[in-house]
Amino acid sequence: MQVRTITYSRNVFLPLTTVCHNICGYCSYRTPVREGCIMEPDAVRESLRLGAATGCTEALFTFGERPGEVEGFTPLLRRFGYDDILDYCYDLSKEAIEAGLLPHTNAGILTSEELERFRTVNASMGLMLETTARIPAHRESPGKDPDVRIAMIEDAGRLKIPFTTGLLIGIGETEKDRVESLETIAGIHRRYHHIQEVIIQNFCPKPDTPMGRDGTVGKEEFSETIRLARAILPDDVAVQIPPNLADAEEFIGYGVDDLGGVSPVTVDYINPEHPWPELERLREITHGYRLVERLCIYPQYIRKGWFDPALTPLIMDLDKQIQERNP
Ligand SMILES: O=c1nc2n(C[C@H](O)[C@H](O)[C@H](O)CO)c3cc(O)ccc3cc-2c(=O)[nH]1
Ligand SMILES: C[C@H]1O[C@@H](n2cnc3c(N)ncnc32)[C@H](O)[C@@H]1O
Ligand code: MET
Ligand code: SF4
Repeated sequence: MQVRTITYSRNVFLPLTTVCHNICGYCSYRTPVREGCIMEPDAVRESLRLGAATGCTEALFTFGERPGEVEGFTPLLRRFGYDDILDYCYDLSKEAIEAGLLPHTNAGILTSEELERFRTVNASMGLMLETTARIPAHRESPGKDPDVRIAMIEDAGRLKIPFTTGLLIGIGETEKDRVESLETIAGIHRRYHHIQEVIIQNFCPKPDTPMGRDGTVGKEEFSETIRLARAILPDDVAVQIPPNLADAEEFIGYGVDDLGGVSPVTVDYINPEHPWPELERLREITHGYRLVERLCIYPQYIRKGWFDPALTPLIMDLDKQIQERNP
């Protein structure tokens, strides 16, 4: 019998800004405009350098959505010579490539024009659908309107951008909503064929948020959701769980294909209380499976050539490097 393969990617997490125009009830990442709310260019460069030196292949730019709409943000950003966080991210993506890392950006909602521009400097991009349900946690988050999220994921599909999306589990959605969310993603993929992976992420309560005292999803419900995801999503879409949030060892058998990005040099800025496992631990978690490193762009999208020609040398070089590392 063939052993199943479980993949993961080595990344550095670059939280360019904690300022965000949404106010999600579960999020402790977001902060007001204040000193230090923007990651300085030199700090980004240092992470890129460290990441490249420790064998990382991905620069994960994940940050607040449309921070420029928050009063006082733009004057702070101008100190670094930019009017728009996306221009800053674009230039840093180029620096990431020069440093030898493939950019993957999740900046929340982007327009089709913005996506088209980022495609030239990103090997893949992402946006969590979270859920198709309209829930109280998203009452103050216009960017979490499911129709808006679906429209952006479709735009990325039309632009042939290899894409990561996912569900946040335990934020007030029902099991029926989870099925609907998964069927929605499956439907989008059948039309555009660009969804490489779907993250099934469990909500982790943060003390100083409105949902700080809410319960988390039980183990049975979580494993059932993984099973549902594997059953509903097309075979060429990977099911990812973050190994620092869920007890991956316990859930891996329910249809998990991927453990996402783990970083040897940065914390998970969204869930800083949950450290990433060491590679040794990943090997234990995936005992009985074949653990294989991947890039942020999955092999089938490399083969199809779904990336900007400017990225060709780096993708080929990193692909060779991970193949040499994969036993
Ligand atoms: O596309 C996304 N990728 C996210 N990823 C990235 C993902 O694990 C990898 O970068 C992808 O698998 C790349 O293909 C995260 C990785 C972390 O380590 C921590 C949090 C996230 C969150 C997201 C996310 O919201 N969207
Ligand atoms: C980057 C992604 O992090 C997720 N996210 C935001 N807050 C939390 C939390 N408290 N627990 C788990 N995941 C969270 C959202 O799904 C977002 O899209
Ligand atoms: N703010 C974006 C979103 O929630 C990116 C991830 S959270 C920092 O979609
Ligand atoms: S989860 Fe993302 S969109 Fe929601 S408040 Fe936090 S940073 Fe903003």
